[in-house]
Amino acid sequence: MASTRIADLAAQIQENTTKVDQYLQSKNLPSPSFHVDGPVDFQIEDEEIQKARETALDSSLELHQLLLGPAMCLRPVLNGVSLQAIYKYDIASHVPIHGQISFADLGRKCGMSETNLRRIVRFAIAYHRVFHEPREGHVAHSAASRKLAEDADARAGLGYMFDEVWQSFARTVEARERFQSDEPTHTGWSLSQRTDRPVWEHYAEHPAMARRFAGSMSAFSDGVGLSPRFLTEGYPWASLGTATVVDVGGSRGHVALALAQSHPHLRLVVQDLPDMIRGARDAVPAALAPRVAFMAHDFFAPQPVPAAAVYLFRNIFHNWSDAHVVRILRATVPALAPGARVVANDYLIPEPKTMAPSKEREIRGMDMIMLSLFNARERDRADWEQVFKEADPRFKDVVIWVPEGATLSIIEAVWAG
Ligand SMILES: C[S@@+](CC[C@H](N)C(=O)[O-])C[C@H]1O[C@@H](n2cnc3c(N)ncnc32)[C@H](O)[C@@H]1O
Repeated sequence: MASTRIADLAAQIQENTTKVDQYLQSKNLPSPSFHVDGPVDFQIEDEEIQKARETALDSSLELHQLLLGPAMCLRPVLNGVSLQAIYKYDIASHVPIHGQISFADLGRKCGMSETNLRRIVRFAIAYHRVFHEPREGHVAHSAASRKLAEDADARAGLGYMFDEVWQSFARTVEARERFQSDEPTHTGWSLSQRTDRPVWEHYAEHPAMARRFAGSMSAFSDGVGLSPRFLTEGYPWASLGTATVVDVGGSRGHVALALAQSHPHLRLVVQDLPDMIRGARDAVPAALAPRVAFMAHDFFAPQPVPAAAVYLFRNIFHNWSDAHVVRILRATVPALAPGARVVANDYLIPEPKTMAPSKEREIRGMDMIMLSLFNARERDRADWEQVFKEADPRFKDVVIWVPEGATLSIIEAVWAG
């Protein structure tokens, strides 16, 4: 009998899952589980095994969709109510880490009716493996809900995702229709937040939202492929010698700290809007403090730190339309000495079908988020070359690295002066 796609996929899943399993066993690492004491992340450090994991994931996704069939794929359940409520009522923090609590008691603690709490938690169990129900009517933690209870950044990430991002999706087509504009004040996010201010100005007036955003950035950096280590290890920092790196839009410095930690010859200046960086220096470990400075700076204004070796923009340009990226680059120009590098650490849109499906999904997912939040976009190779060229033809030699396993690429342009 001829082989079929579903049989091939099942075989790929078997083969690659076995590789992952054997690796984990050989390293005495825990097997994947949602048990409350189970691992929340894989600790696979071998590239081949990481690839095997991705192949198993991609194959199981395709197999799942084939077995669902086209009609069912047109009816996805895109419902964030349960996770949004878990964030809003801080449900995870009210469940004992190694115990159980009845729906009735948990409802009282969270200020929710027992009936609604039960349906919200049971949806989260069924769809997300957040919580579990060890005996009928009683809630306990899974590894996923425990992460929420114990990690403030994970909670921030959930809140941001459902209070802001998910809300914006629902209004994006309406915003396109209504405004017919690429300005950052004309987005699904603007409609859902009922504001005519851009995201970052709105955050300046809503510091709790700004802090939640910074926490979620930190949480998402933990994702496989998003670790700052791909930047700290994936770019030739050592070749710069003793040098200053300006982390423009560096939030509260989590990437700058990783760079300072792994490259003792680098001096870091973190720039961001005043509300974002207020108090950030207090969290810098004493050993790094002499090499990490913070500075309030609006990146649309002329860059105030002259002659740095690198001006780093991590996860910045994808928040802005081409016209605004060009403005930001031009504002950097007055500070650039010949040979200075502008380095973006951002997504690179792949040529269709050149990337593992799950990676491509991640990038295309982010591209759609950028549309809904900012009227911005992810870029392919030609787009990157184009924005640098348009900003100033003295940006030369655009080079792009895609570190193995990384979600973000490293895009470098050298200032010819
Ligand atoms: C997506 S976050 C990226 C943060 C950090 N670079 C990272 O990779 O996690 C974008 C950052 O740009 C900052 N930002 C937005 N508008 C800015 C402006 N006009 N000047 C300086 N920073 C700005 C935000 O406050 C935020 O910290």
